[in-house]
Amino acid sequence: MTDIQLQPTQKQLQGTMSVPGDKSISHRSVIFSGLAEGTSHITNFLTGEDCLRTVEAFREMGVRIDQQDDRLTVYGRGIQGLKEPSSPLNFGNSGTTARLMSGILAGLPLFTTAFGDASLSKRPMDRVVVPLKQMGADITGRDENRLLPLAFRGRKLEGTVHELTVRSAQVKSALLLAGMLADGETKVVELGQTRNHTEMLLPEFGVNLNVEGAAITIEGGQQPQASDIKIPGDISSAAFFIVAASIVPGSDLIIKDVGLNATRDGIIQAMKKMGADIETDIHTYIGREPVGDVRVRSSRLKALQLDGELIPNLIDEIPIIALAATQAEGTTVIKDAEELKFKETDRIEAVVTTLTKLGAEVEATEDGMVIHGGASLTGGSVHSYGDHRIGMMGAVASLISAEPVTIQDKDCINISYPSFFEHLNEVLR
Ligand SMILES: O=C(O)C1=C[C@@H](OP(=O)(O)O)[C@@H](O)[C@H](O)C1
Ligand SMILES: C=C(OP(=O)(O)O)C(=O)O
Repeated sequence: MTDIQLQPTQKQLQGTMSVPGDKSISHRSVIFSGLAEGTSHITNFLTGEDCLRTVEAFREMGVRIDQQDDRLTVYGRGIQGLKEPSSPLNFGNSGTTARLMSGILAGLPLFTTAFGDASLSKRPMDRVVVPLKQMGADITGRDENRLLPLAFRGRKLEGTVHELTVRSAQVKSALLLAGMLADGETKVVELGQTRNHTEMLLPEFGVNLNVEGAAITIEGGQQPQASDIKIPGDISSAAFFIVAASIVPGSDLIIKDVGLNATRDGIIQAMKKMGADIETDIHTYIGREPVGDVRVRSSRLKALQLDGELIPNLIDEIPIIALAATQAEGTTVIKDAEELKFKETDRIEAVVTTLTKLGAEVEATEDGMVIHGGASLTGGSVHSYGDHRIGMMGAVASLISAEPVTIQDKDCINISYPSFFEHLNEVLR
């Protein structure tokens, strides 16, 4: 486990940068092209550890995938061409791989076992196992089928109507993929809007689905066809730089080609409500995904209340928004965010402990936190908790801390943003 000590700096964030490809879309691009017939080319693929777990899973199922830097060529042989893996699939730290692959493994005529690292092994899998069983899936796992490792005796599933009880794009996507492999029609009714990349990208592979309000319907027995995909920059990675440029006085930063899908732009909405100086300009669509540049200039921030429908739209950005809130005028309240407890670590506890250690005043609540603004961060030594987003939050905090900030176990940042420190150094001037 490697630590990093970040010295206080007088520098500002200046110039133009790009962030790596979107993690959610990268996972989906490999999954859909791995199931497809024909050869797909993927560019600007996120080569973070999580997405490489999805690549490995398909290689284990016999799909040839060539990688050159951030370009992948996936030689799909169709759903029927997938072979049974001879050893257990390792999903590492990746919740998205575990949930989306579960939907597929349940519905293929293969026997598969899958496991994850210590963090993933604690995260709930019953949210996909229970509804998949309603479609006829044969899945067993630890703690009454709630936890990894899981074993899938894949079989033909029956289309069903699912009324979701969690706001989760991973659960929605797992059930839509299972529905694509099943007999008949599958309908997923969301509890609230979550990221819609599955719905946006599947049609690019020739798969039809019908979206009507909160209900998404997919007809079973569809075979995806190869497609060439370019991945937009990840707004969840850009978030660290959006907040950094907002809170480091004198900053003026442009982040190019960021995915600005309306189900993912909550960070921009929230920061603007806090008084951040942010301009966005959608200049292209990659497939159906809007892409644009984001310009951020430092500004005085004010507190806000974050809750309800906006939460799923910025769920992964809450740690870095909490850091911004320590610098705002007034008290920020975050509610309806109990899902944070089921991420790579309990992110309510991790954010509160980390920001408190760095000198801020933050309290945990049942479903979120209360952050008192106007804090002068002191610096100190904090743990990443093996959670990439907590590690990057600590690194951004160092930019406004009086003393050095040490981040213990910084390597987890490679999960979603392997070039994070390099990019940070490049824009600090
Ligand atoms: O579908 C996806 O790609 C993701 C959905 C979210 O998880 P949940 O579906 O558990 O909310 C998010 O936190 C995760 O980083 C990626
Ligand atoms: C929660 C996250 O990812 P996953 O669920 O795929 O592990 C994340 O990237 O913040």
